[in-house]
Amino acid sequence: MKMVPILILSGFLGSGKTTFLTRMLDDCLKKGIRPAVIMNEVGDVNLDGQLVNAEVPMSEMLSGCICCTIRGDLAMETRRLIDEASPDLILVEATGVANPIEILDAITEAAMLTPIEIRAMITVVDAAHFLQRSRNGKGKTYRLMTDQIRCASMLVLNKSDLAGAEELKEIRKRLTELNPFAPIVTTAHCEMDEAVWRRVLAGKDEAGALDRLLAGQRERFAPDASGERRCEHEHGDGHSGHHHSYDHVMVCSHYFPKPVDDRRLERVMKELPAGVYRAKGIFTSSETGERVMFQYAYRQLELIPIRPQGQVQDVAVFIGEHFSEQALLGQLKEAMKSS
Ligand SMILES: Nc1nc2c(ncn2[C@@H]2O[C@H](COP(=O)(O)OP(=O)(O)OP(=O)(O)O)[C@@H](O)[C@H]2O)c(=O)[nH]1
Repeated sequence: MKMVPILILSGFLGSGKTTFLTRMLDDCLKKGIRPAVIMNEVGDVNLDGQLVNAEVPMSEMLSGCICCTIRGDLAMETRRLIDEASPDLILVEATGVANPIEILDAITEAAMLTPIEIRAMITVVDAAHFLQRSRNGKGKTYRLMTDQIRCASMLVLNKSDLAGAEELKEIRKRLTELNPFAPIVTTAHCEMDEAVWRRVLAGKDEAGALDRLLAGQRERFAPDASGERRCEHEHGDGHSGHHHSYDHVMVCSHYFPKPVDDRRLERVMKELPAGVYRAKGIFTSSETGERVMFQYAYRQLELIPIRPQGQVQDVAVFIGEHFSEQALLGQLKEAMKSS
């Protein structure tokens, strides 16, 4: 039976996974390779899917994480993609808050039911954000970031345009301490040489980083003396029950009832509470009547004119921690009142 290779994209929120994905898809299509995509979002809308070439078969897994809450659907979605599109390669974009070990476990479970094999686990790192968190060195978000880095067969050190040469040196050193086996590719907007793309596609991994990950994972899957499969999941504060790696992350959405003034939206974005580290959305500009996608990650805002594929409502999604959802949505509604 032909095994379909799977490439998993991991990395914290806003690090550049979708940017990597769209570049990789373009590269595959140019080379005559037929890719398919599984996109996972913690929120109930998949805006990043709008950036994916309409030719590429895609499965959207929303409102949960494939590593835990909607893990059971992964095998079914993979099977469906293979049956309907017989792709040469499947790219899985995990949510930015997915626990990487559990993604591996989820895909291994799916592999018991579908002819797939993991070719690479690529973690995209936002240079400046990682440096800032690692200098502080604590907190759930930093721990999740380090787990994503440890659990990679390749590291893409992205957003190098937003860090200085000395900072990049410091980051590379920290990355190597966390994961000595994964090669590090430094990029801006995930741009890479042709030779690197070829290596990624071929799953070239001389230091055996993927084998090490899979060996650890086989151990987790091996039944113990009682015949039970060992459970590696984190459990919250001593109580039973699964503790999702994104328990501390909040997601809230706001549907825009009418067109939005671009400048007002920009102002709201500039004044977002510090706890909101990621926001994205689509709106209709009251100035031009055109649809616009916005992407906000760590104080950087990008507005991209877009022609949505299919029916997409005007919506904004905010992701972060320790912010008041009520206050944020109130502020947004107030600012939009006279748009
Ligand atoms: N300055 C800069 N911006 C970048 C770079 N790579 C990506 N971005 C921008 O950062 C934002 C987030 O990028 P995405 O590719 O959507 O990040 P992501 O990891 O898919 O985000 P989530 O899916 O929300 O976790 C977008 O506005 C990108 O255009 C980079 O190298 N430099």
